[in-house]
Amino acid sequence: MTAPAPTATAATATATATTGSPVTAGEPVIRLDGLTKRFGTGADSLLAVDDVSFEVRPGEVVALLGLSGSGKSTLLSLLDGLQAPTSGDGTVLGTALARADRSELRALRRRIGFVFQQFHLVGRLSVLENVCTGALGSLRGPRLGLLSYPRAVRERALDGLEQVGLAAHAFQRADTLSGGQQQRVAVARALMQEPGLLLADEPVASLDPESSAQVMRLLARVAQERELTVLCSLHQVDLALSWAHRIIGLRAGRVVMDVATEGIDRATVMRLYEEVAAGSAEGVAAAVAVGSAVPPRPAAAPGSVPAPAAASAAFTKGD
Ligand SMILES: Nc1ncnc2c1ncn2[C@@H]1O[C@H](COP(=O)(O)OP(=O)(O)OP(=O)(O)O)[C@@H](O)[C@H]1O
Repeated sequence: MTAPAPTATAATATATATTGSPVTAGEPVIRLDGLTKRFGTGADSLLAVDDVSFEVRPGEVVALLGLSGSGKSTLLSLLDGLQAPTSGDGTVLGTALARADRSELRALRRRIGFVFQQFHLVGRLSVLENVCTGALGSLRGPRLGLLSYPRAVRERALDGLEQVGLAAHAFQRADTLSGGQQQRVAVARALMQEPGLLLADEPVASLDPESSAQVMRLLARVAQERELTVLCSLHQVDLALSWAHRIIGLRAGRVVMDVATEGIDRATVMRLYEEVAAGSAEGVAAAVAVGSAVPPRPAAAPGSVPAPAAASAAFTKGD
């Protein structure tokens, strides 16, 4: 199932940021303008994210592709306010990354759900309590034990587990679940934040193909149901083609591909991974450039599911 195009409702929704500017109707959720991150200084420094500019609109589901070391994780951590850009700027959910102070960045992180490759569940805690921890940002003081969470939070966490198909495992220790199940719990935990943006850093890298398809199908479904904007780094081109609206390809920290998935073929995307002779970034971009502009997607009619042929194959298996 390919995630349907962002809906008119999502595109016109108005959310108010707890800090920073309000996110107004139709505003991009992410707007990057020459965002750059350099590690180190002098001759040994490394340009991990190099002059990246793009926008992501409400409800868009975007896959971030690129070779290992191309800067995907660094870009995601910049968007989450975990690292400061070296130069350039970006606005995420109305917060300007380069100008925000620490409390504004903390507030931004509370509004961004983040799903990691390694799940980061607390293995000895129950599945339900792990999901409840997703609400910690909105609660005062530490919590110890499931019953220390307000009833409303516990109920919402159980609903979340229902959504990811794991309510029957609510009281099991988290470390007794399979990897795929643990990642679905991690998604439920991220959704407890009621995020305005979901970032995922290679969420299926350590899963088998079937579990990977389940997790990606889940992300596509919650994105659709909640009209949630998703930016997810991946190494699996087929999964990206199957569920994302759009692919952004990085090479040596630069955006060298920005295409809508509809109508694009696998071979074109695979050019992102071809050997490119060492040379200028422009040379790299030229080698993989494919219609760099992403055409505006038409708003999907409610309930409509545009489904490129590639979409169904990866998601035919049941839970
Ligand atoms: N904290 C850091 N200090 C120095 N260099 C770093 C740091 N974090 C990342 N890098 C470097 O920045 C470059 C981009 O790394 P990054 O992890 O963002 O790539 P990636 O595309 O996510 O790779 P992968 O697909 O393997 O996860 C790499 O050369 C990496 O070694």
